[in-house]
Order: sequence, then C-alpha cells, then structure tokens
Amino acid sequence: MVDVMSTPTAIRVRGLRKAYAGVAAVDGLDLDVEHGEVFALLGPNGAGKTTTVEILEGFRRRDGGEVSVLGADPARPGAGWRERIGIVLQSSGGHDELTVHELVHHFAGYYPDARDPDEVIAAVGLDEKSTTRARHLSGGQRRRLDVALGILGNPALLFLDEPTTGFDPEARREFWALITSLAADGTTIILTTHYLDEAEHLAGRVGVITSGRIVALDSPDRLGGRDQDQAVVRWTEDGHTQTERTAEPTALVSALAHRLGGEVPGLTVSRPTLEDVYLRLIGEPAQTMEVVS
Ligand SMILES: Nc1ncnc2c1ncn2[C@@H]1O[C@H](COP(=O)(O)OP(=O)(O)OP(=O)(O)O)[C@@H](O)[C@H]1O
Repeated sequence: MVDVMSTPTAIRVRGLRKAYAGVAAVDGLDLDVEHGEVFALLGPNGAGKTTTVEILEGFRRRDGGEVSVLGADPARPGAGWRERIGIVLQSSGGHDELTVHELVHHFAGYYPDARDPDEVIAAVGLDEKSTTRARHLSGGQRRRLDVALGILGNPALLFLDEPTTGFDPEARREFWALITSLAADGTTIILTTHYLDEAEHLAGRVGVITSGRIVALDSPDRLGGRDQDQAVVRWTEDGHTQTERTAEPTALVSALAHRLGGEVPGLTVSRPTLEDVYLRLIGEPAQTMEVVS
C-alpha cells in the first residue's frame, strides 16, 4: 500500500480532460491540494465539478491529463487505496429498510480501520434517530447519515459533494463543526458546494471552475483580489444617501465624523462578499455590491 503522507500533495492534477460526445466538460484542468487542506470547488451548474471529482474518486475515466490522488492514479489505484478515501455523493439512497444503527455498524465491517460506529452516529447528530429506518429520516438527516458512512472508514481524504443541501441553518452549523473537527484531525477534504458562506467558513482555499477550467484559486478572503478591493462607505447627509469607494475607509469615516460633528447618520462600511467576487469571476453581475464610479 502507498504511504499517503510520503506523497508531496494529496491531489495533483495536470491538464485533465474529459469530453462527452465530443463536448469538453473538463478542459485542461490543473490542481494541487496539500495534505490536511480543506479545499472547496465552486462553479456554476455544468462547470465540470462533479466530472472532475468523480475522476479523482476513480468513478469516471478521463480522456487525458495526469492525476495522482494519495499517490495513486485513480484509474489504476491498487490495493488499499479505496479504503483511504471517503465519499459523500450528491445524492444517495438504498438500504432504506435498515436503521441508522444497523447501517453504520454494517458498513463499519468493510473497513480495516473503522471508527467506532456509535461515536460516528453521535458525531453526525443522529443519536436520537439511531433506531429509525433510513427511509423515515428527513432529507437533512439522510444527508447526515451519508456523511456518517463517508467518514466511517477514517479516510485520509474525504470528498463531500454538496453535503448540506437541504439542511436547516442549525444543522448546517453543526455539520460545519463536524467538518472542522475532521480537518483538525488532519483529514484532507474536497468540498463542492453552491453555498458561498459554506466555502468561506470551511475552506482554506477555494478554486472556481467554469467551462472545465480553474479560473481563480486562492483563500476565500483573497480570491479574485478581494482583499485589494476598495471598501464602500455609505452615509446619510442632507437627506440623501451618499456613497464613496475608498481604499482608506477609516480615514474617510474619521473625516466624516469630524465634518458632521460626531455620529455619522446611516453609516455603513462594506467590502465585496465572496459571493460578489465569485459572481464577477463567473461573469455574472454582482447583486449585493454597489459599484460606485
Ligand atoms: N454522463 C454524462 N454524459 C454526458 N454529458 C455529461 C455527463 N455528465 C456530465 N455531463 C456534462 O458535462 C458538463 C459538466 O457536468 P458536471 O456534472 O461535471 O458539472 P457540475 O459543475 O458538477 O454541475 P452541477 O453544479 O450542476 O452539479 C455538463 O455540460 C454536463 O451536461
């Protein structure tokens, strides 16, 4: 078996290509993910995220390029590789007649180094549903069960494809805490999500993919030059909302306070959100960021 930590990166992809009926879905994609990183892959519908991730998981054949995942080519992984990888697919199902307890205990038997099944059930917050059949779980609870099955084998690398779709806000926060604790234990995590706040909360780096290529890659606070973007200062003066873009919002606010004699009415200072930057990168007009010339 490959010693995964002896490989310099958890994932290395160069020039990955995949076409369906002659149409490119992944078109020369490069990517490096370090051991222990939480990496989020963002992109609009049809951008090529699932195709890429499924090639990394060994579920789809590529047409070209080099791929190394935990030191092995997923197209020819060899013994022991699959047990080192946890996968939570976009949609799941099956085994609907078994209870949570039965399912998790059953699948634990497949792994040489399984986590304690009862601890996993508790970790995903399904303690109280332990004796409930899978088909009677709510959508969000079913997703937690999927995550439980994904982490059961104590994977070195965990793929999460849109893991919190259908979660209520509280469940999402709890799930984030679970992922954060897995990451703290050293699990490398590849996350695809359409929730920008989820990427911002969880990921050390995000990659934006459009038309089968990575078009931006950085930490959430630096993506697309976000940290260099000017702040927008808004306030009310003479009955009108005033707006100014500036690289020095503190100086502007201080000058305003001086000029207006103290409290600045209606003052807000905002920076572009990750969503603003993301929409700009994929070529959509930002909806929340007011651009002032
Ligand atoms: N099995 C397939 N056969 C034919 N075309 C496919 C197949 N799977 C994906 N495609 C096409 O490849 C492109 C990329 O799809 P993919 O599922 O990788 O995108 P995605 O970024 O995961 O999208 P989403 O956010 O909607 O899940 C799309 O145009 C899609 O229609």
